[in-house]
Amino acid sequence: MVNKSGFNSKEVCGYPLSIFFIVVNEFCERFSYYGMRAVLVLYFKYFLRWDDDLATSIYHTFVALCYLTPILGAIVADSWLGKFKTIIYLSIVYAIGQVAMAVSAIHDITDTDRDGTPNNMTFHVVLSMVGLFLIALGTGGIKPCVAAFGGDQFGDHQERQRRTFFSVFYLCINGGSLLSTIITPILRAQNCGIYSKQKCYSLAFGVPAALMVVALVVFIVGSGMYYKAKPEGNIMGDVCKCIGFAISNRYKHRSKQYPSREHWMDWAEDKYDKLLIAQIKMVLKVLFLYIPLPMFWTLFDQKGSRWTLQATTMDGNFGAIVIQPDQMQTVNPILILTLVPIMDSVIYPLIKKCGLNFTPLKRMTVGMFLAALAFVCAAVVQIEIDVSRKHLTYFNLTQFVNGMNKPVNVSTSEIFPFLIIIRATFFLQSGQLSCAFSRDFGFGSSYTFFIPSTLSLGSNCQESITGAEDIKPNSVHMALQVPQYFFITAGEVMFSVTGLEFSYSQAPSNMKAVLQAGWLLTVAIGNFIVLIVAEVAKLPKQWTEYVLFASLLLCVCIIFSIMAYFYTYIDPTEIEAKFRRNVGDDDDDKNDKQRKLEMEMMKRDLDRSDDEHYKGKQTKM
Ligand SMILES: C[C@H](N)C(=O)N[C@@H](CCCCN)C(=O)O
Repeated sequence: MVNKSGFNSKEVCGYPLSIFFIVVNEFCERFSYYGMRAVLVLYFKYFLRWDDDLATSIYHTFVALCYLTPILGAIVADSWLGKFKTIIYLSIVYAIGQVAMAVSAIHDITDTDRDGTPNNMTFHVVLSMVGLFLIALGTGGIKPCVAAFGGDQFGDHQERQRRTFFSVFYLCINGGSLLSTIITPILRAQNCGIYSKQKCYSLAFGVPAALMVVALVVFIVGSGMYYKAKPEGNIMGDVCKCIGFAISNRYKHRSKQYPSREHWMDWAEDKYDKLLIAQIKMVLKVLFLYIPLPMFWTLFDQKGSRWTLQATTMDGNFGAIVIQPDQMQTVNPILILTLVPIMDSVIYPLIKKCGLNFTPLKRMTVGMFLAALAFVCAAVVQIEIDVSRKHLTYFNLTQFVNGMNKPVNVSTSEIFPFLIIIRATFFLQSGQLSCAFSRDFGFGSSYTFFIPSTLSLGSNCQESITGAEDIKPNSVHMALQVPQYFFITAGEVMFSVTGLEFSYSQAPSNMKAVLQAGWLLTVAIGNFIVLIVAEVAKLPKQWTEYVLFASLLLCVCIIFSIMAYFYTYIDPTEIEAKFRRNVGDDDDDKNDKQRKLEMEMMKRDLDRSDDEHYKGKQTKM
C-alpha cells in the first residue's frame, strides 16, 4: 500500500502492518505506567513512611508532571527530532526511571542493622524522586507522539481503519492498565529480601520496568516498517509568536485614532497569514472551553490516592479471594472495557432514536455530573468507615492481664503495618529477664493479652501468650467502593473519550497536536488543584473533603454547561478549504473587492460562530 506521502507499507486485512508494533508498544507502556502508579501511594506510605497527606500530595504532583511534559514531547517531535526518534529517546529515559524506582524499593541496600527497615531513608527518597521525574518526562513526552505516529501510518483512503485503530488503541490502554493493576499489587504483597523479608515493592516496580524495556524493543523491531513523517516545524512556537504579535500590535494601536478590529487576533494580520490567524481563533475558542475541565481530573485522579488509602481501612475479603486496596483500581479499566462498547452500540444510539441530540459537550457535562456523584458515594462510604472505627485506636486499647506474681514491664517495637494487617512485637521484662512475642492485628482491631503465671521470662514466649479480640478489625467491605468506581468510570467514558474526539474534530489540521497537548494540560492542572484544595481547606474529616470536591465539580459543571450552550461546532477542514480557495482565487486575479468581502464574511463566521454557514453541521452545545 502506498500512503499519501508515497510511502510503501505492508498491509494485513487493509491495515498497515506497522500499527501492530505501535499497539503492542502502547499496551506494554500503559502496563508499565499504571502498574507502577497503582502501588505508588502505598509505597510512599508504608515504605518511605510518609503520612497520608504527603503521600497524596507527591502522588498528584507526579501525575501532574506526567501531563505537563506532553507539551515538551510535542515541541521536540514537531520541530526537531520527529515522532519516531522522540519516542525512542524518551522511552529510554522512561525505562531508566522505572529501574531507578525498582532499585529505590530494595530495603536491603541500606538496611545495615538488618532489622528489616531501611537505615538511610534519604537514599530511597532521593532515588525514587529521580526515578519519578524521569518517568514523568518519558511517559508524558511520548504521549502525544505515539497515538499521532499511529495515525500517520494510514493513507487518506483508510479513514475507517484509522478510526478503528484509535478505538483499539484506547482498549489497549485499558487492557494494559487492567492487567497491571491486578498484577503489581499481588507482587507488592509478596515477601522478599536478602537479610529480612519485607513487602516486595521492588518487584512491583521491577516488572513495570521490564515491560517498558519490552515496549521499547517492540517499537524498535517495527522500525523498518514505519512511515516516519519529517518534523513540520514548531507550530506551537508559531502560534505563540502570532498571539504575542497580535497583543503587542493591539497595544501599540490602542489610541482611539485607529479603527477597532472585529477580533483582537485580527491585529496579527499586519504580519501573519490570514489562514494561520483563523486557525488560531479556532484553537482559542476550544481552549477557552477547556478552562473548567481540570476540575473533572481533580476528582478523577484521586482514585489512585485518596480512594486507595480509603480502601486500606476496609475489608477486602471477598470469600474465595482477598482484594488488596490498590487492586480496587482495576474496577476502572474493567468498567471501561465494558462501558465503552455498551455506550457506543446501545446507549448513544438509543438516545438518538429518542430524538435527543446528545452532543459531545452535553456528554461531557453529564460526565462531570457523574464524577461529582461518585464523590458523594465516596463520602457516604467514608462516613460508614468512620462510624465503624469510631472507638478504635488500636494500640491504646490493647491491654495486658498479668497472671504472674511479679510486675512485668511491657514495651513494644515500632508497629509495622502491612496494609490491612498490622504486626507489633511486644517485649516483656522483669528484672534482668525478658522475652518477646509478635502478633498480627487486623486493621482497627484491639486485643487483651494474658500473661500466664507459668511464663518463664528469658525463653521464647511467642507460644505462651494468649489473646482475646476485644474489637473486631475493619468491617466495612471494599465492595462498597464499587458504586463510586462505577460513577467515576461512566463519567470518564462520557467526559474523557468524548473530549478526546471533540478536541480532535474541532482542531485545525496542523494544530491537532497543539489541542491534544492543551487537553492533556487540563489533566495536569486538575492534579495541581488536588494539592491546592487539600492544602487550603485542611478539613479534619475525610468525608467533608469528598463533599467539598463534589460541590466544586458541581459548580464547575454548571458553569461549563452555560459555556457549552454558547459554543457552536465548526468544521475546521471546510473553513481552511475556503481560506485556501480564496488564495487560489487571488492567483486567478479575482475581483479584489469580492475577495475581501468573502474573507470578511468567513472571519465573521468564525468570530460569531454563525450557524448556517457550515451546512447544518453545527449545533449548539
Ligand atoms: C486507564 C484509564 N481508564 C484510561 O483510559 N486512561 C487514559 C486517559 C487518561 C486521562 C487522564 N488520567 C490514558 O491514556 O491512560
